[in-house]
Amino acid sequence: MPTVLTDVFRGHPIHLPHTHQPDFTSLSELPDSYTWTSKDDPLFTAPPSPPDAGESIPLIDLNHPDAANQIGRACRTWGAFQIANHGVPLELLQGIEFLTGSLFQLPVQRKLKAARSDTGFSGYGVARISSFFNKKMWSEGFTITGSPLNDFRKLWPQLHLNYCDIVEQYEEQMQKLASKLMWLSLNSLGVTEEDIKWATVSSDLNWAQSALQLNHYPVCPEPDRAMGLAPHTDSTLLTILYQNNTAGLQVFRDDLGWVTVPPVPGSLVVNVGDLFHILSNGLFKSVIHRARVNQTRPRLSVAFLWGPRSDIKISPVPKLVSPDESPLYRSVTWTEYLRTKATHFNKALSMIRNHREK
Ligand SMILES: C=C1C[C@]23C[C@H]1CC[C@H]2[C@@]12CCC[C@@](C)(C(=O)O1)[C@H]2[C@@H]3C(=O)O
Ligand SMILES: O=C(O)CCC(=O)C(=O)O
Ligand SMILES: [Fe+2]
Repeated sequence: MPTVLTDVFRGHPIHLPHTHQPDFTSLSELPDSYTWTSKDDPLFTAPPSPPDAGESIPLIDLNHPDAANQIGRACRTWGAFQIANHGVPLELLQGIEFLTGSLFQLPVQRKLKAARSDTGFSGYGVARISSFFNKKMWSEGFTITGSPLNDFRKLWPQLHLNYCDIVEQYEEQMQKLASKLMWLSLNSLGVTEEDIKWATVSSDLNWAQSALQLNHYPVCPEPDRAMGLAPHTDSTLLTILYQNNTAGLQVFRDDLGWVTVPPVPGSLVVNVGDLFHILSNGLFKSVIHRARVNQTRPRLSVAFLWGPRSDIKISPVPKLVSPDESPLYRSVTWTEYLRTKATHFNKALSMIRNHREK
């Protein structure tokens, strides 16, 4: 039996106290434990890209005949892009935003009934990467994998079935979209179905699995000194992110610094994750991103984290490795990678890198 995401962290307990969250709504000043400086995160004070530079990740129309090349270029230069005309019904985006809003509006005691356990994957809590930072993040999250029925019943004794239905429909749409995006970007590199046996388009997506991460960034009295979600790359093939109409997501580019990804109503943000970076032998960048917070408007986001089933080994596509070199990375399953990341965080990629003998 392949491992499922639910079991990934069974042998890797992390204790993240959820019970000492501040009452976000009543604070007028930022407590020291939430005040970030460059000592807490070396990129904290990296220069923001000048707003007038006007450069951000591209917005790509999926109906455009050249969409595949545009996506390929965005994966190489940014590791992220936004998409319009993606085919996901607007009502479904509104539905998942409504669900996320109502979840985080519940009283804290109710949310804690579905708290993520130390060895668990799903449930309510602070971001997993919190353990790698000294300061706390100004956010709360809820992770879903598999059926949310048990958790949702605790949160909403009456309405849980409606909400389960929304999650199911949302995941179904995201699955289809993610696989389409993966193939568009691979095709732009000349990689076709014959090159990746486990991931054929015609297979029923049985080779993939996913999680949903709901995020809430409450209004913050001193947003410039706080951090919503610290810089990280996603441990996925691709992540599809829905953000409400409050800005906060930023992506990092060595040459530009932090670049804000403006919310475009109805569009979705796509991030290249570490596994896609590995699969593309380093050609696609897994993008470093973070979320900042806001003084007047609460922010919500929903990340669809997408990867291969746990028995599938990901390694660089041979076609993308030049004949006189070894592949940049050795092969890993998603489970192995998530566990490496849970222990080594941003060193995880370098730990599976092949060292060139020469
Ligand atoms: C499938 C995944 C991917 C995880 C771990 C696990 C479940 C939750 C995901 C996130 C979501 C929030 C940011 C992140 C960095 C975090 O702390 O939890 C993500 C992490 C990763 O992409 O590494
Ligand atoms: O809230 C955001 O915009 C980013 C969320 C994110 O990066 C994640 O959930 O992995
Ligand atoms: Fe992320």
